[in-house]
Amino acid sequence: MKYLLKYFKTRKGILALIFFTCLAEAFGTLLVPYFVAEIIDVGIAQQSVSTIITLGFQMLVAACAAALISLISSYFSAELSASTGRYLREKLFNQAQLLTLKEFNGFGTASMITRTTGDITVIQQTIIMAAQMILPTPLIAVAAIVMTAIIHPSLIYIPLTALAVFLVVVFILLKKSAAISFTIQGRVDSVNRVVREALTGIRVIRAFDNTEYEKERMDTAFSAYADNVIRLNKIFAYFNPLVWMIMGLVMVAVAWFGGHLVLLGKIQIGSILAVTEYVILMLTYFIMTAMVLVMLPRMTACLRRVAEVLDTVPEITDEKAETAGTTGEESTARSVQADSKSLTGLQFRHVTFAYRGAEEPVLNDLNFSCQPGKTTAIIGGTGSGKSTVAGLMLRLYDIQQGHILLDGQDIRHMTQHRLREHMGYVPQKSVLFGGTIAHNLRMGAPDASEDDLRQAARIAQADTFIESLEDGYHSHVAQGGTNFSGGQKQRLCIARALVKKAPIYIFDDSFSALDFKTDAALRKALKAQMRDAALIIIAQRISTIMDADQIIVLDAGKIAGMGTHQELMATCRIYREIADSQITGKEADRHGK
Ligand SMILES: Nc1ncnc2c1ncn2[C@@H]1O[C@H](COP(=O)(O)OP(=O)(O)OP(=O)(O)O)[C@@H](O)[C@H]1O
Repeated sequence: MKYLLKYFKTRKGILALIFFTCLAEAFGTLLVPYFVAEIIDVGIAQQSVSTIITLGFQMLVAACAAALISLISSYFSAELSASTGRYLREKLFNQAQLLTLKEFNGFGTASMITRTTGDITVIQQTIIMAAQMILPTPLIAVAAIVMTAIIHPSLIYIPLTALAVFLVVVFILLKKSAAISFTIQGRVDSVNRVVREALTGIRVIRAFDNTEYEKERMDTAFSAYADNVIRLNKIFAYFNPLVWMIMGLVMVAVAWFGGHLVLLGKIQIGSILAVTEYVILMLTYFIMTAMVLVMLPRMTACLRRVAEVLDTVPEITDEKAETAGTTGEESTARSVQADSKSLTGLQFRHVTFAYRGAEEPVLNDLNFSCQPGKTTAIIGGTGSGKSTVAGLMLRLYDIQQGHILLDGQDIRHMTQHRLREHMGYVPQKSVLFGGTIAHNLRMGAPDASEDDLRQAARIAQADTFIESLEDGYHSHVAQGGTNFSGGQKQRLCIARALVKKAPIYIFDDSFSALDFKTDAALRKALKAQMRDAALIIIAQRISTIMDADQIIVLDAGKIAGMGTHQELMATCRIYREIADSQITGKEADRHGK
């Protein structure tokens, strides 16, 4: 709720406008029964056509004015609701960018999508309905009771009693429905998660002929959601008949007591009609209010889910980097910085890192540097920690011991933006976005020219296939890049990183889907064109890295060897084993000499 109130504080003007238009609308609406009573009691009673016409005209003006004001009020409410949605969505999106991968995964992608879309839609709908239906209700109620009292004070008990009975009914219904409303949003998450998994994994599901199992999983999620909604609707099935019964009883009461007062000559017959209309109008607004109140527990649940994300303090923040200056850690960092002034590129100094919750560090005391103009390769078995090293270079996680230095400065002491500005990154899993090829390539450099795109594509060996497409660089890319092959996607991701023109490039197993010839041509072009950049190539294939200036062999998170291919073939048993398992002994020997 605090985020909503915080935003509303900045929109006091529109809130005031909504309140005053509601007030005017309520006043205009209540004038109609007043004129009806006047027409009957004065115009018809005195058989004066001109009075009827005058009062009729005034009634028409009041009704039209109320309708117009209602329109204006709806506009303001819609504006407030839409801008609140935009505000919360922007906040959620920005927060998603700040959260560490662990924090993000803690919520889950499906839940983050539901929170950003469905949950905020519920909040928006509730705001718009609350502004239009809850806000005028107290005004209408007070005005209806006052107008009834003006007609005859003894009639006031009718709206008051109706109101009391109605409130008791609503209170009971809300109490019963609140718990169910809270669980419904959780069920929406489950539905989203199951549907998302089933749709994104449709190829695998079909290939494994797992459709029946998936159907059952979906059925379970859908049924759980449907059961809750049905339970909620069952509760509200009692609501309508009860309200109609209260309305019926109100009319009987007005006719009964009003009739007596008419017979006693205390009020006129038109007044009975006016009181009936006041009470019905008041109850109609209360029905609408109740409908919105039903949505309130659901909106509260949605707000709580949004706040859960917004309240999460990201583990890695720039502020933290700045304030770390007061700790002993910083003085060490500063001295490291001073020592390394002459060094450029990226350096790992005694880096030890464990994923949160893991018992053992995944990387242990790593020491190496990646220098500009040189290619550093990292090789090792699966799970040896290669991708983790890439993640640390990008500061996706913070290390527990040691220092990672960029141009001599600890990366925790610079903003994430500045650090990542230095990096061109190709992830292990190719990720493309819906749009065009050009749009994807420009992701890290929005102002890149067509020539820049062509040059990057040439280095990435992607130019031939892009140019063979009918629309070339403006060809459509489906969401996730599903209209391209694995190798094409990898080359587009490589070209995207190259367009950015960064001083450091990290290729995380990015050549694995390329054939040997393309792999070799790409590396040759990279070396020739990116002379000044520090290239970091993570790979499983020895042929991809054997030409590197420096190869780091990782084994269970430790450096098992470091040097050129020739040096490692001579000195590093693990490297030799990898090489032997991949290339024939003869070939390895040839390279080893
Ligand atoms: N987010 C994570 N949370 C916890 N443990 C993780 C996480 N990511 C990786 N690990 C663990 O860290 C170890 C190193 O993983 P990493 O992905 O760095 O290895 P890798 O050498 O790149 O493997 P591969 O060649 O198979 O991609 C593995 O044991 C893995 O289970």
